Amino acid sequence: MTVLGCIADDFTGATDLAGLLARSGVRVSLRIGVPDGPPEDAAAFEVIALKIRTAPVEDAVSQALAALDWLKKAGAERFFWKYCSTFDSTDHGNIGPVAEALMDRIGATQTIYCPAFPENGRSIFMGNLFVGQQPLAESPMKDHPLTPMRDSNLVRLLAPQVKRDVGLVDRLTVARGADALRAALADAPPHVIVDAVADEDLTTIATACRDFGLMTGGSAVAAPLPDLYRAADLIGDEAEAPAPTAPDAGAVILSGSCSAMTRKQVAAYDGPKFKLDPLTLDSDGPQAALDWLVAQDLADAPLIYATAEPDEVRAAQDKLGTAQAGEIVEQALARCARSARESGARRFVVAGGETSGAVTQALGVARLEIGPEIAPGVPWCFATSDGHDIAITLKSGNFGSEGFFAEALEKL
Ligand SMILES: Nc1ncnc2c1ncn2[C@@H]1O[C@H](COP(=O)(O)OP(=O)(O)O)[C@@H](O)[C@H]1O
Ligand SMILES: O=C(O)[C@@H](O)C(=O)COP(=O)(O)O
Repeated sequence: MTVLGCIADDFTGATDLAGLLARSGVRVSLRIGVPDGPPEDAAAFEVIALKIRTAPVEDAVSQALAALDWLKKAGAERFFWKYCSTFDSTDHGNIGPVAEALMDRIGATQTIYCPAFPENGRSIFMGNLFVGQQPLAESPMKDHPLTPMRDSNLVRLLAPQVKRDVGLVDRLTVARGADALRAALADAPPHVIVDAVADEDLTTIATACRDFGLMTGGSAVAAPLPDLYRAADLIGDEAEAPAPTAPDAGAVILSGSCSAMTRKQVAAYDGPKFKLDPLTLDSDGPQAALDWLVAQDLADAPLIYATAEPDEVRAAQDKLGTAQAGEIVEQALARCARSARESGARRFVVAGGETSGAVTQALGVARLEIGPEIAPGVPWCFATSDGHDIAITLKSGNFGSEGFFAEALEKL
């Protein structure tokens, strides 16, 4: 039976959350989209990956509510709403409207918001979110194409997204421990931003909010929950993860992320590489890439990437339109994923949130079991694709170190 039901607003974010929950040894199951049928073989920790970060608000809310209803049927009474550790959203949503709709549906009168992820450099102090040493609005997130973050203050960012009041419990209170935090929450409004600068703060927050009907945040504030549930006998041995067997076969790396960290990872990769150009794809299609791929030895883990510097991306977007350029690249990488599988690839390394959506869809992956973590927030996952056991990892644009691709392959 499911103890914690989680809803993530994108695919890489979902594997990030699932990976952090799985650190404590519990079985975590990730579903791509709301499953059609009733819950079967539900794990103690279920994560539903949606693609609603930038969807119209009504769509995002209705998909999140459908996910909630499915998780309730799986037995969950506690829920977690996962969004980006950089609070990617606009004045309209979707962080606030989804949280408010989930609260209303489960009858929760208060929830907390904590996107802090200290291991990946995201911290919150006095309600202000930092990315490394930079305030959010001075970080590269200020130029995000869809959700440019131009304010660093989470109270101000959330307020226009919700109907009810927003408050803050700051680090000075969190540092005094779970009882002090509980007392502060008792006097706080329905939506509460909670500061956290270190993992100990996250444990304090998870302890104080363990029995909330709904918690919201990045992945890191959920990470202490399995151990807290174990200590409270809310989960038993059946929640432990079975030892997964990694398929031992060829690998392919597919990168459609143009984030700063992915650009370094592509540059640092020593194996065979093929660069996709959106303009060539538009005129000639992906055949050249498919021909190159089929000639590769999958034991060498070939990399196909569209990853490019911002000026190249802009040039392609100016000629093709932003959505069309993205779509062409995603479809090409999706075709490459299928072709690699037909050639025997059983290990897939994918970089980029949207790219991960396109590749998992092309591979027909519906459910993932979570395996070993490669880097903070990036686990290997195990699934079946067209009847084959595969291992796949979905990397957020800004996660992982420069050697991520090689590290991922060494980890299995
Ligand atoms: N060279 C390029 N020119 C234009 N768009 C590109 C290029 N390379 C990738 N893209 C598109 O940019 C988007 C990157 O988003 P995503 O995969 O979510 O990465 P991230 O997680 O880093 O944001 C995708 O839609 C991808 O198809
Ligand atoms: O919380 C995070 O930072 C990640 O889990 C995440 O959601 C990143 O999104 P993308 O960079 O768009 O993959």
